[in-house]
Amino acid sequence: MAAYAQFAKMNGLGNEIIVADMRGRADRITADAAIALDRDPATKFDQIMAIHSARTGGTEAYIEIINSDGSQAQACGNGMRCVVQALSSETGKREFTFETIAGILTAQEHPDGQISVDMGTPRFDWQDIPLAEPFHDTRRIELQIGPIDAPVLHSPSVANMGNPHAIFWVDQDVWTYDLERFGPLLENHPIFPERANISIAQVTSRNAITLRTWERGAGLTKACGSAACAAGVSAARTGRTERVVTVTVPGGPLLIEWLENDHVIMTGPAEWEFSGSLNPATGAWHRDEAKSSQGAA
Ligand SMILES: N[C@H](CCC[C@H](N)C(=O)O)C(=O)O
Repeated sequence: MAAYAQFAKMNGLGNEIIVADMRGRADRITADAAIALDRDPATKFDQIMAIHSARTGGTEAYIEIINSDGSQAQACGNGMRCVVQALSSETGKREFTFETIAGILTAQEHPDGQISVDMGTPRFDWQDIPLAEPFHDTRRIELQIGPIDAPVLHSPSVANMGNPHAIFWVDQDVWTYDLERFGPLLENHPIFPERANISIAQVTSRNAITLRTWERGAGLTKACGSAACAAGVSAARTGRTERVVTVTVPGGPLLIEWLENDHVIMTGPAEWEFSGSLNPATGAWHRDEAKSSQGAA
């Protein structure tokens, strides 16, 4: 039987994250374990960030990102902030370089506890999203949902932040849209061969966006960092905003900065909830009582 691994249940603006310490071991967290952990209300999560031993010199760790349906994700901005907070409280370090399936990324914790993650550079070519058919202008692609002559959502911008995103621009309050109903249809639309994270965005000023996201492989979440980045760059490239924006997701605000060197920096908080141990093969788990009560005190 696999030995138990330490984990921390955390969140990044309400994005439910499990940070699991898989360093020094060869096994992985299975899809079955992920599904079992998600089914338990105490450990229900949006992503697991599995910290594995570094595979590449100059990196702190290899991070595997697992959605709550057991699928893998290439990027998770909120989860990366949780990883930074967990490792900085363990080691006292403030600057980190990580490797993920999508490549190398850096992150840092600031003195006020806020954490910035360099989410890399966005990609906009239709092949890179990826889309199933050519669109030369991905600022606005042909895709709509609702009645054919009066679509509820239409003409999204698409972007890849490591993972695929579609951003539907709306004029009304984002809460008036039934994202729970449209999200799964759009996530699995044939135009997205690798599925997509689906967001609705209202631009409220040259520096502010309100955003709700239906996440690929996870469903409705309180926050999606990579979607906030995708919305920020898409708003700037369509002339809706400047390159520095506050993106307010249901869990709160994230600062998104699209630098001149094309990198997207996302800054926000991370929060520890409780710690425990989990079985990476089955998802069986128990709380670490000593640490939980210390944390609560
Ligand atoms: N919550 C994450 C995104 C998870 C991405 C995942 N749903 C996918 O692309 O499959 C974030 O903060 O960036």
